[in-house]
Amino acid sequence: MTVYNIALIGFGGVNRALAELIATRNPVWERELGFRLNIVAVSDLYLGSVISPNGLDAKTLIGAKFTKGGFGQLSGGSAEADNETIIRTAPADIVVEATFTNPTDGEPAVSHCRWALASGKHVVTTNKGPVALAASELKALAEANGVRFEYEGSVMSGTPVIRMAEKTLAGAEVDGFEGILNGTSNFVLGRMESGLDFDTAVRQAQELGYAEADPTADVEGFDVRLKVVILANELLGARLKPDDVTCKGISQLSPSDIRDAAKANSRWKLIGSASRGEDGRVVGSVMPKQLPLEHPLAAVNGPTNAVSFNTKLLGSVTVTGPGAGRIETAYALLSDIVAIHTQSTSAIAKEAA
Ligand SMILES: NC(=O)C1=CN([C@@H]2O[C@H](COP(=O)(O)OP(=O)(O)OC[C@H]3O[C@@H](n4cnc5c(N)ncnc54)[C@H](O)[C@@H]3O)[C@@H](O)[C@H]2O)C=CC1
Ligand SMILES: N[C@@H](CC=O)C(=O)O
Repeated sequence: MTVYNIALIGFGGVNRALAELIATRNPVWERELGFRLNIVAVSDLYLGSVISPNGLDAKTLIGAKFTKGGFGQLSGGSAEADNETIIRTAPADIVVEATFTNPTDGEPAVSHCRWALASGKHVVTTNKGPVALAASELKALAEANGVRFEYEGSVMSGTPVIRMAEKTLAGAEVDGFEGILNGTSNFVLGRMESGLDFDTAVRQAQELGYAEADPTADVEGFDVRLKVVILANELLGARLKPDDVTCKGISQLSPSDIRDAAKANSRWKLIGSASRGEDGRVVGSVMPKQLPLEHPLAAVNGPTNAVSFNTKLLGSVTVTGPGAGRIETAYALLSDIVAIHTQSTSAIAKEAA
């Protein structure tokens, strides 16, 4: 049975949820997946950092009410988050990057990923910054160091989208997509339809763990823009940067816009899309659209997301599922680790044959 030592960078909603899963699910994973996870280091800007080569007790990590610098009280702990030292020196096989998404330059998460890959550690991340802004560099670095850079949770949290489209739609000739790619804004629009005001709805999305550290990214469309870049580059072979994608969010929609849409048997949805034109160029956009109720995306409610891939051979293929949420996103990290495990066990089997 394989044990993967992991280092958690960022200990907010998502990585804490991963620690919760580790505390309760390791026996199931041992039985069903053939591995268990052992947390050997954690670093968080607010809490500080801790390294324990034999492993930290996940239950203690999630149970304790740490205050600022609180990891300093643990054996092997410090009140400072020295990410570079932790990432480079902790005896981890996998670095789990779940700090905040910086939509401008992806930092400091891009550096976290670079340090990990350069020191021969796999990276799994839910952070959209490094994927949208530095995926090709980080993939090359991973390959050069014989490790993997995996990021399923960067689009639609735990709902399998990137790997699903890459692997199971291979050959179907995807030439575009459109979807609801942000849980917070979809939740907010739904709450406004029920009569709640915008600010209260955003606060609720924050409390439920859907929103970004700065929810402006959710409501102004910047988060969806990163996801459009990720999907377009990954699935359409584009080389888009966020500035190439036109972007308008939902903050300008008033309660009366929402009411008028309902009277017209329609709903506002924030739609991210990209498509390849006749000239081969891929064009992406993010904008609120008023969809008739019979449109497949109009029925997608709350933090649920959905994306329809346009394919030449199958027509439209739609995937729907959670778009945000702590446990849902932690599951995406697990699915990345499963992908790493599957590849490494099949490489070992090939060598042995
Ligand atoms: N919550 C969700 O539903 C989803 C989140 N994501 C992404 O996953 C990542 C984590 O999300 P959450 O856990 O919800 O965010 P969060 O805001 O709850 O947690 C982020 C943690 O990172 C820490 N942090 C910030 N800067 C740091 C630094 N330089 N070094 C060390 N720690 C640092 C913060 O102190 C905080 O504890 C974000 O990039 C987010 O965009 C992706 C999909 C869904
Ligand atoms: N804030 C994001 C989280 C997932 O990427 C969202 O609401 O979709």
